Amino acid sequence: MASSEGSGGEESQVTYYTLEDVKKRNSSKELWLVIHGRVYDITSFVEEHPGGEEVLFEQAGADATESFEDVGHSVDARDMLKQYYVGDLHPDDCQNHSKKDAAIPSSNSSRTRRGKTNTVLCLVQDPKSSWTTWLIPAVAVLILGLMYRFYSADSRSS
Ligand code: HEM
Repeated sequence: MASSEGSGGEESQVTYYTLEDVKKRNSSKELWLVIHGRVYDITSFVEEHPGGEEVLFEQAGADATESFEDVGHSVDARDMLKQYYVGDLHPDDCQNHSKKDAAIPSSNSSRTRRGKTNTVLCLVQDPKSSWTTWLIPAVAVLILGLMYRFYSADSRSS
């Protein structure tokens, strides 16, 4: 069963699904898959997929990250994923399960599978770490500004 993130906090509620949950959604009526640790319900998209239905049925109920990346999907295709997003893969099923995720309640199905090998590499970004996306360019601009001032002052004095 799916579990939600624990008590309150400022983070928005995320629904977690185990690989077992996703595996159950694998029929002509319902098709879920995992890409980069995120769970997508692409039932309504199957018929529209430019790459055909067959490839999606092959990945149904499983981690499709590798095949999705192998095709080299466009930015548009990646943007499309958002509309089919239903939740994140439960950290217990992620290879890169970090300590901070320990606060998330364990799901019954994955709790019983200690040492299992069918885990997935999850690249779900921590929203709090998104500051790095603007900090690095900001520092680069600052350094370039200082270099500019230094060199222009240097050339004026000589
Ligand atoms: C569920 C998420 C997926 C979405 C939203 C999606 C979307 C798209 C889109 C929009 C295209 C057109 C080309 C492009 O814009 O890149 C495409 C092509 C294609 N996709 Fe997907 N796709 C998904 C999953 C997959 C998976 C799991 C496979 C597995 C192999 C796959 C295989 C292909 C193939 C073979 C093509 C044709 C590429 C070509 O003809 O150049 N797709 N897909």
